Amino acid sequence: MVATQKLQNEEEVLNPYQIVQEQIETAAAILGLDRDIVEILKRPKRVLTVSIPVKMDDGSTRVFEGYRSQHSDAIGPTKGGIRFHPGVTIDEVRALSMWMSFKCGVVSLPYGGGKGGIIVDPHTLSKGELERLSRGFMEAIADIVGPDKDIPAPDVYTTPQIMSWMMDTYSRMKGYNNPGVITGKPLIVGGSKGRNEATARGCAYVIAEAMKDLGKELKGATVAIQGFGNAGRIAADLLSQEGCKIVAVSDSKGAIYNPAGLDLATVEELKDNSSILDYDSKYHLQNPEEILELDVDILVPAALENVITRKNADKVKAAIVAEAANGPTTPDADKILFEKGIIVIPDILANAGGVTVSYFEWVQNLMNYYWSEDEVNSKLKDVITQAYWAVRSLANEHNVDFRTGAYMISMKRIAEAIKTRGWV
Ligand SMILES: NC(=O)C1=CN([C@@H]2O[C@H](COP(=O)(O)OP(=O)(O)OC[C@H]3O[C@@H](n4cnc5c(N)ncnc54)[C@H](O)[C@@H]3O)[C@@H](O)[C@H]2O)C=CC1
Ligand SMILES: O=C(O)CCC(=O)C(=O)O
Repeated sequence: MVATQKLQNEEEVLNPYQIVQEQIETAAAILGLDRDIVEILKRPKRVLTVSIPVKMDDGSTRVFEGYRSQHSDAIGPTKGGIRFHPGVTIDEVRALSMWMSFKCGVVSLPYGGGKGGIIVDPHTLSKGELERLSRGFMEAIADIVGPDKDIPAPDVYTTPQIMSWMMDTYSRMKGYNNPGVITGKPLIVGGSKGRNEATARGCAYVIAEAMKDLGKELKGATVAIQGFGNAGRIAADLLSQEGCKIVAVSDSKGAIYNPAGLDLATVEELKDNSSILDYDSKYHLQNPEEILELDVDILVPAALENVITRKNADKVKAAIVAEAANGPTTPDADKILFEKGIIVIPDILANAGGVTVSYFEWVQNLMNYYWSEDEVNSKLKDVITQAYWAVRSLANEHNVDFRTGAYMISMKRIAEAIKTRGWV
């Protein structure tokens, strides 16, 4: 418990931008990477701040602040989602764009990382206000995005419909149809089969590999999932199809837990029509954060950053933590979990299924030729499974956690591109 004791004496770093810089330094030290390259990697190449005036339904105008961060274009155009959330900050968007670069590196996509965000709670907007905000944001960032420059996608509280409005705005500005500017679109306007499920599917694939790795059966394994949106809810479905027992789920309103297994169909119906908290009240968790500390085989944080910290990491009991969310575990918590022998499948691997199928969507848009769902899923499975074993081997070889192993793979690749381009 040496690391744990040392940690008590220092302030825990919770700023995601500082966290990703720390993660870069950790991997760089093991790789012995040139300082010049590390300094390039530690900051985004460009961050655009925009103000978006939106005519509200009551006739007033509200101005929203948004960001688009582009980390590295050494390997190819930048790629990554757009988040609509009241807690968005410029540092969060910077960090998310950097995690995207390393994510694309782990699964060998020809992209660097980008990310966008608007400070807004979209649930407080009417459909018309949401459409005007989405179109206004695309108009504001149109100069720096494009199929060969930077390709956005969905993230927290953004949807295929929002991607469609943004694609339409960009296409109108250019004067011709431009589906390759954004991914995660509805199928009818150039979306890919399998994209909606891809983040969760990729996560389920790496969980299956990790369980094999531990010599454990997926069938009957117990699972707790924090966040019941695109990533978490579909992960619950897919894992339950594999025979796992989903014992706990939560969303922004609260958490439910039944050690004997939740009735998933009922939970889904309640999520669609009212609230998961309309589930039998004897299964409500008084403190929703306790979902992270339940005695389960697999824990899937699928909501927001910094939920597993120095404060609760020691209480995590799962054998596997599969990070469907970006940035759920702090570096201090990583150290504690590693000491406890818990496998943390890092975000840049565990949720890379989303961007992988976004890449497939972009390729299909550029070819104007579309694949079957089986083709998409089987290509995804190959990519993710290979990435899992590459990360696992490197991590074990260096006796480091999987996150560091994953960063090492990516950073080596980006560093090589930076050198080959002659930037250092
Ligand atoms: N959608 C995608 O393709 C990808 C998403 N991710 C990551 O997955 C995470 C979730 O994103 P999505 O599922 O797309 O968003 P979403 O908007 O579809 O769902 C978010 C879910 O999180 C819940 N939530 C919000 N605050 C919470 C809290 N404090 N405690 C528990 N639950 C809470 C919401 O109620 C909702 O159920 C994010 O970290 C995102 O960056 C990562 C890769 C791809
Ligand atoms: O699909 C994409 O391009 C990126 C999705 C995303 O934002 C993420 O992986 O965090």
